[in-house]
Amino acid sequence: MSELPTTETVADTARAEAIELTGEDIILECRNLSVSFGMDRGVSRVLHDVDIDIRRGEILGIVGESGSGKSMFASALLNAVVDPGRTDGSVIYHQKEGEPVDVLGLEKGPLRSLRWADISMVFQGAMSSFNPTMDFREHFVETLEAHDYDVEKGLNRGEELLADLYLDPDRVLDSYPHELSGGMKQRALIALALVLEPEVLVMDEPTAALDLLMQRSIISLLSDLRDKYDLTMVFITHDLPLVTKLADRIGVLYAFEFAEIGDTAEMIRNPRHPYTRALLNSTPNLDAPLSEMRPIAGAAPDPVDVPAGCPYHERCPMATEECADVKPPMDSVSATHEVACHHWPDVDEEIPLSTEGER
Ligand SMILES: Nc1ncnc2c1ncn2[C@@H]1O[C@H](COP(=O)(O)OP(=O)(O)OP(=O)(O)O)[C@@H](O)[C@H]1O
Repeated sequence: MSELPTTETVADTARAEAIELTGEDIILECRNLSVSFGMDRGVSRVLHDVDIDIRRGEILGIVGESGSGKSMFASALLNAVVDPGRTDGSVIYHQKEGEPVDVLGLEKGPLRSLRWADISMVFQGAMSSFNPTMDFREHFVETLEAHDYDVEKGLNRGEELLADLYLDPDRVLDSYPHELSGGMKQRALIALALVLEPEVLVMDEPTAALDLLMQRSIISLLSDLRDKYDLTMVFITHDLPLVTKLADRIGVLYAFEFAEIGDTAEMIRNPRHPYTRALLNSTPNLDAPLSEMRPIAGAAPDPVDVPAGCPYHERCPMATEECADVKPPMDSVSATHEVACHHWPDVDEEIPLSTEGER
């Protein structure tokens, strides 16, 4: 007699069917994901009805100018928005084995464990959060003990991760934070974030404080780590040239929502949103450092007062009355590329890419 299927096998079968149907294995499914803060002058909507599926094993780059909502998106993915922020919508985590997890509905305890053991995050500026009185071994042990993880096994994994990141494990574990350079500390932080074997690593500006050479070497190490440990990565940055070197797919955030999402090659060769074009045109070529990017004319919208219609219309050279009145829905450019713009088919003539020949 055949055994009854368990909930886990039912969930696994459902996942397998979904993969077969769509050809995609989704690990994080965000729907109407929004973050807001009540302010004296009104409600500040700092992430606005974001829909995105993050695929298992991909490196998703998120770019946008300062204040566009990148950090809010990262925090919302882990249900880690600071008080008194309010997160609405849903984030469903499809584990490799087991039932889907409603991340925004988790109680404190399971959420704490999910944040390290399933979806781990390297926060912006986290390098300065190391305790100066503890060496790195103590940092690893503290994290492992806090999550009831086998310390010896965890330290072995930590050593392997440090070596993967081209660090001398013994030297690093015996060092105090002030004894390591910025690049070494950032790599140690990435190793620490991966010590509990998460499936997803979310990184918010992980290389912003580092020099160009170190940035480039870290992104190449991240790509190796993804392959070795079957990780899914979300890499958040305002450095468009850098993210094109790492990401499989890029999402451009403008005014707290995605303006365009697509495979990296399509986003570079065939960007359809006027804002993505402005971003690309503001960099001399994709090998130039971020410091050579020119600012885009106009100011980013205030989250308390985002313009009606297309949020970019006030800065957009192609804007029409329709853009001021009607918010453009996400439209498919191809099976792997979508854009929120009323005029995307005409963007080639209106906003030529200035660096096309060099990309
Ligand atoms: N604690 C908070 N309370 C209210 N508003 C906040 C808070 N933290 C951030 N914001 C606002 O949320 C919006 C989005 O901020 P976020 O930090 O996500 O932007 P970002 O794209 O990550 O920018 P940066 O590249 O500068 O880090 C901004 O307008 C910011 O001022």
